[in-house]
Amino acid sequence: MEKVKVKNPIVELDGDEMARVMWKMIKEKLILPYLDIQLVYFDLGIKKRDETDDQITIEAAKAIKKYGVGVKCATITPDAERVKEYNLKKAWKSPNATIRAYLDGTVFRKPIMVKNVPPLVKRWKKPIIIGRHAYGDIYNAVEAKVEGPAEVELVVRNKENKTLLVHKFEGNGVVMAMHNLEKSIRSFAQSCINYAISEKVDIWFATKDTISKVYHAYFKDIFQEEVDKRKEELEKAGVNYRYMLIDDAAAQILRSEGGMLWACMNYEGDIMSDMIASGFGSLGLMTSVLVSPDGVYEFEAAHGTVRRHYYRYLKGEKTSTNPTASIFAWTGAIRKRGELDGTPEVCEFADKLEKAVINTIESGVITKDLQPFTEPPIDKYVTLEEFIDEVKKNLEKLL
Ligand SMILES: NC(=O)C1=CN([C@@H]2O[C@H](COP(=O)(O)OP(=O)(O)OC[C@H]3O[C@@H](n4cnc5c(N)ncnc54)[C@H](OP(=O)(O)O)[C@@H]3O)[C@@H](O)[C@H]2O)C=CC1
Ligand SMILES: O=C(O)CCC(=O)C(=O)O
Ligand SMILES: [Mn+2]
Repeated sequence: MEKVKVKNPIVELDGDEMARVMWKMIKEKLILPYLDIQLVYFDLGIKKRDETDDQITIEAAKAIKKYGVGVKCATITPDAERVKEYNLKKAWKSPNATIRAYLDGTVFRKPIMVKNVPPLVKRWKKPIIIGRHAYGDIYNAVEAKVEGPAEVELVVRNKENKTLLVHKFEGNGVVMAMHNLEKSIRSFAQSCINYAISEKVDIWFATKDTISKVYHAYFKDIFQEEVDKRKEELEKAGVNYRYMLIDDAAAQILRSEGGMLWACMNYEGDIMSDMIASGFGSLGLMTSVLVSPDGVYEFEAAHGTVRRHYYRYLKGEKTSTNPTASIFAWTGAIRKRGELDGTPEVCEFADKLEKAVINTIESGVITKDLQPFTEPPIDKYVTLEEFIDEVKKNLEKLL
């Protein structure tokens, strides 16, 4: 079979643990045998980041900006425990935070729905898409332990020269300062509006502006201004905009039928995307794409490195990890590359690979995470490798 030629390169960011094991299998079995593609490869595995003092992450972000399309495997963000485990020089920053801060933009996360895994929340009929602001907040915060007694102030040096008292500490404590940018929040709102108009879904946006009367209210006001600017277009597309408090939104979403874009600030989006993914069946069924304001795209799975499975894999166990979201990261990147290059045959390959995955699950060949939720019930599940081999068989039927 002749390979499909991909005109321009895709930037590939390798990762860690079980996600890395899946990544290699996907690439070797489902991508490289069928595509003639140049991959600009960066190893973002924790050892390489440590070796390069994390410079490789910056280089990878620059390459995504240069080539326009990237695909990323999940990576470890080290904490104190990981520093010991991998004997690291330090607890490096999250590579996701670094890349997202560099590219800016919005992360859209959409669950993959399959017929034989109905959502755990019975009322959910349509996908709930998370639009997660990708810049700032706790991901680019400055924080410190405070040895008391101490006085902590926030100083703003500009025309006004403001000094705000954070707290007078009598004993020990902790402090954090976060920031965000008007430009980035505006482009987040604009990306969400563009997405909602193109997909004809309502927009829900929620913060806690009753408590955070400046920070959260800033997001609320800017979002509203951007919505007001596009009022006619939104009306024409039949897209409604709803603003709510975040706790209200969390409760309402469970009682809804789905089918909306839920725009979230960075931290809320991180949490809610995993909850929504699980509610639709599994973290292994949640896609994720970063859309930057300059038209640059980074595709990934929403889940992490699946650490618990990796330790079992290291002991020689054949795990039943779900590679669907990682496969869809590849297909998302391949389809986008085809769209940007004007090569429909490349997009067609991506469509067929996605179809092969859905056909595999709907034919009853599933990984363990889906098994408790299948309807009609399926009592058997396969290993990661068996699942990928079945996808390959189904893909070959479609090619
Ligand atoms: N985008 C990224 O790069 C991200 C990286 N991380 C990093 O990942 C590492 C591990 O984080 P962790 O908290 O374990 O989060 P994970 O999302 O990796 O996994 C949490 C649990 O969810 C289930 N799960 C997740 N993905 C799958 C899948 N594809 N198939 C089957 N089950 C799945 C597993 O549950 P069970 O064990 O019950 O089977 C798993 O143990 C951390 O070091 C963290 O820094 C975390 C999030 C995102
Ligand atoms: O970068 C990280 O450490 C976590 C990222 C994450 O959880 C996510 O992208 O949802
Ligand atoms: Mn997360």
